[in-house]
Amino acid sequence: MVAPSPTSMRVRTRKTKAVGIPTIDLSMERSELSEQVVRACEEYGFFKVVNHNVPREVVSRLEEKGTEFFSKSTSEKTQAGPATPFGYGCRNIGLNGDMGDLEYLLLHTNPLSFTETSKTIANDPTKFSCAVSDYIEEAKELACKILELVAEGLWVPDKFSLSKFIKDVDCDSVLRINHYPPVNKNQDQYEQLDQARVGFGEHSDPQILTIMRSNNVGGLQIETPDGLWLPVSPDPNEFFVMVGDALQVLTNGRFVSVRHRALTNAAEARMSMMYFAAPPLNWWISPLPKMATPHNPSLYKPFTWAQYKQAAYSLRLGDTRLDLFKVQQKEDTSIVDILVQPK
Ligand SMILES: C=C1C[C@]23C[C@@]1(O)CC[C@H]2[C@@]12CC[C@H](O)[C@@](C)(C(=O)O1)[C@H]2[C@@H]3C(=O)O
Ligand SMILES: O=C(O)CCC(=O)C(=O)O
Ligand SMILES: [Fe+2]
Repeated sequence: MVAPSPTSMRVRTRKTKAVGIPTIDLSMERSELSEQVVRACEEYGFFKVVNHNVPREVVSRLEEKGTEFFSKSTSEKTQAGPATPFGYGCRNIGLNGDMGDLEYLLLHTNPLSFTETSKTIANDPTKFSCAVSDYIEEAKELACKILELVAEGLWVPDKFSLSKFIKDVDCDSVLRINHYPPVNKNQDQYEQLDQARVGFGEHSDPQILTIMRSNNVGGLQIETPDGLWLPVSPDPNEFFVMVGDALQVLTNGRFVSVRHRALTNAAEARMSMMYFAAPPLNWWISPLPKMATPHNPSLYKPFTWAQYKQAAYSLRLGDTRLDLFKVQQKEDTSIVDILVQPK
């Protein structure tokens, strides 16, 4: 059971907007499809995909394993923790004091790593790691397909210029299973005041792309370009795609990583699974050659994924980490710069 969080972790829920999330049918004709994917990445940095061809059985097997784990006793679950960052975590998110009303499992997608972690998680570690492995393979394939469509839609000469970042055997992708216990409305005075508990505070994902799926319980919200929070209706049969910070850089700011959060205002438990697609630690991230030109110079200083991760892990969840890597623009010149200019 997850104890309720302090009052500072609650947010008003009224300022939301009822517009549609882009839904993209992956079975449609390829050139129209790649255009739609690019448009959704530009407009929201977020979309839903249907006709994705991920076998239902692969998803339900991991969901089963997640349910099995989270229904264990606290003392059993804590044997798989604390999450530093991998393993079982409860309420603590990251290492800098962020908290949420959730518990989770965080796994590296390297088979040696998740096979080892599985030993502390499951009674049958082989079955657990097999479910994890099959899910990772499908999520990775879906992420590659989307990145190849993005490259085509952007008219980048090499169709694989983005997907190659997440295909390498040494890639640093991670898998997360979040579990948000239900809130008893009658006992929660804040619910009646039109406020909700924050399950997972607002942030953008640092990686290239996130492939997300949840059970039929809502809670996820995305921030629209005009700054409103848009609730996302859950759809257990489909996947949601989020642009991460690294893809914002690779497209030189043409795509913007989507800020999102999860609220626990439901009567039922929400369980979500996220595959965060990332490159190997020593790979450099900077705009694709086509995205940065003399007329449209790079907005970001080049960095390795390891450098970006280090920055992310040294900051709070809601911080805009990309600011640290922005190239100073002329109009950004501070008053200090002006005063110290030689005459
Ligand atoms: C507070 C933090 C948790 C996080 C690492 C960080 O310092 C900032 C980024 C957070 C985030 C958000 C997306 C993913 O859930 C995550 C695994 C990631 O890569 O970056 C988490 C990190 C985490 O929970 O360890
Ligand atoms: O659980 C969710 O719905 C969202 C969680 C999330 O954004 C994350 O784990 O990065
Ligand atoms: Fe996220």
